Amino acid sequence: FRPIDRFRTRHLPGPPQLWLFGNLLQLATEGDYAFYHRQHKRYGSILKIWTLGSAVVVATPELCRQVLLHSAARFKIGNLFTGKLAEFEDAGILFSRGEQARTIWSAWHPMFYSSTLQGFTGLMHKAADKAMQRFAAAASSREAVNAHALLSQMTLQVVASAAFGVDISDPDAVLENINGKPYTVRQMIEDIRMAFRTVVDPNCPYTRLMFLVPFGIPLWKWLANKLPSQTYAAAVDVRSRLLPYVDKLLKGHAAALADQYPEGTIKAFNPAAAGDKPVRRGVAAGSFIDVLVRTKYKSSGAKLTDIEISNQVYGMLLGGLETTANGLSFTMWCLARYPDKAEKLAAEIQSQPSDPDYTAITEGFPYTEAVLREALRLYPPGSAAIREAEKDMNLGGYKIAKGTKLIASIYALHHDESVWPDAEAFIPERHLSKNAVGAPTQPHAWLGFGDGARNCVGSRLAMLEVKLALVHLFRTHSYRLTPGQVPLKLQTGLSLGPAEGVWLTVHERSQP
Ligand code: HEM
Repeated sequence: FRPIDRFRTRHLPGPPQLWLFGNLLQLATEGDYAFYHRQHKRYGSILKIWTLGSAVVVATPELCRQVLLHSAARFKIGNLFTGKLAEFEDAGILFSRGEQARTIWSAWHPMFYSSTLQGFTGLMHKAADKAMQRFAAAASSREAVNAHALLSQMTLQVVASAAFGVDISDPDAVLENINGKPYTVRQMIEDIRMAFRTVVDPNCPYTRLMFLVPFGIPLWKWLANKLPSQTYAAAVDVRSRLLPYVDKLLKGHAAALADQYPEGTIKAFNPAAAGDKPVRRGVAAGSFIDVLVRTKYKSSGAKLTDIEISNQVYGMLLGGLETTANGLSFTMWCLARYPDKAEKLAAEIQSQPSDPDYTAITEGFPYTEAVLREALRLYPPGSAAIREAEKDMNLGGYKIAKGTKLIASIYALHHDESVWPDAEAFIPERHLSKNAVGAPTQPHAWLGFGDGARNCVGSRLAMLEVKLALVHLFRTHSYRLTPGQVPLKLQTGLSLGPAEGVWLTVHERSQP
């Protein structure tokens, strides 16, 4: 199967591949992050594996950079969906290329300009404060709480209010009725998480068949739809609730426009930008959709299609919720596990005013930022970054042919003892100075948000939100892990996350 693929990478070292399954079974049982890490220890910095076809995996700062800077395209991972759902999955930012990617980026980027983020800071304070109230309630009741669940409510609240102007701060609020049943915020969080996991699910037998025997894809799709596996049924099920909600957001936006503006004129919702001029920079609450509906292809002047727009709305909810909640939950786990570091963090936070503005957060709090970077080093929610070689290249002394799938194993790089001394230890100080104990031995060793043209578009929003959340959470309270969570059990999908949440007891800090 795929003999050309296998032939192309025949000269690279790598683990044995089963005839029919390649390394797919190991990847499915071990998780890609752990599998790549183990193989790198054995075969070195560059190796081949066989999963979605043949792929080359690298894990040194230099090779990762070469891979990520070399190409602006990811290889497309197929899916089992048919009809409108297939069209919908193909319209996402993640796997778009060429002009489609550039056009979609032009709609995403204004969300993350400094001027826009500055405008979001108030929303983030509000969401973090709400999260803090929930943690404080747990302190009073002395019950353990799942930080991952509480923080997911916060990250969804931030992205929904920032991008769409929708208030979903109450997890039990009913968003709409689907088939006569109330659809709540809590359920939507679960659905988004499941949607993330089921983009490509190696546990689904049809997905495995799709990768193993790609020329049979029409048959696998047909079978998956006629005799759905449990995971494929779940993938379709969550989308059957999420997509109508996305539609509702779009319709709500169109109705609001019709209400506020005379026919044919579209202006941003940003009240600060009121006036006759169209807004060019900066997006205020509720206006990601405005930017989307105004975005055009440069070459043809065509607008984004309805499906492209609706996928970006859905992508914003997915991107904004899952990776950030995972990153913040990992940080809480690390701080609860290493109380001396949590005390240092709290001291920094208490030394600053309680309501820091955008500039104070982004430019200040160096120890808080170091804590985040260290948590994202140990547990990177984006544990691998994928690309496709755009032309023939030389990688680590090997010739790599155009079209080869390339994987930068961020997790393996972040855990490499030759790059990060005492790699398994949580040492935030190593990010503060080049000469600090544990500082990386090579430049570009931290890849928490990827690199190159396809790095994380939301990284600045994520850093702002997560830093600000810690400022709220650690000023007045401290956190302890409940027993049985060391080591932390991990779960992979499109993003690395805690498998069973992060359970904490919450304690009021005695005032200094
Ligand atoms: C702590 C939080 C986050 C982490 C650790 C993270 C990590 C990553 C990583 C590693 C990548 C792949 C980069 C590459 O291939 O070089 C990525 C891509 C992406 N992220 Fe994030 N991310 C986070 C938060 C966010 C947020 C808040 C959003 C949006 C609101 C977002 C939206 C995206 C999008 C759309 C892409 C694909 C970009 C493209 O293909 O051009 N992420 N992220």
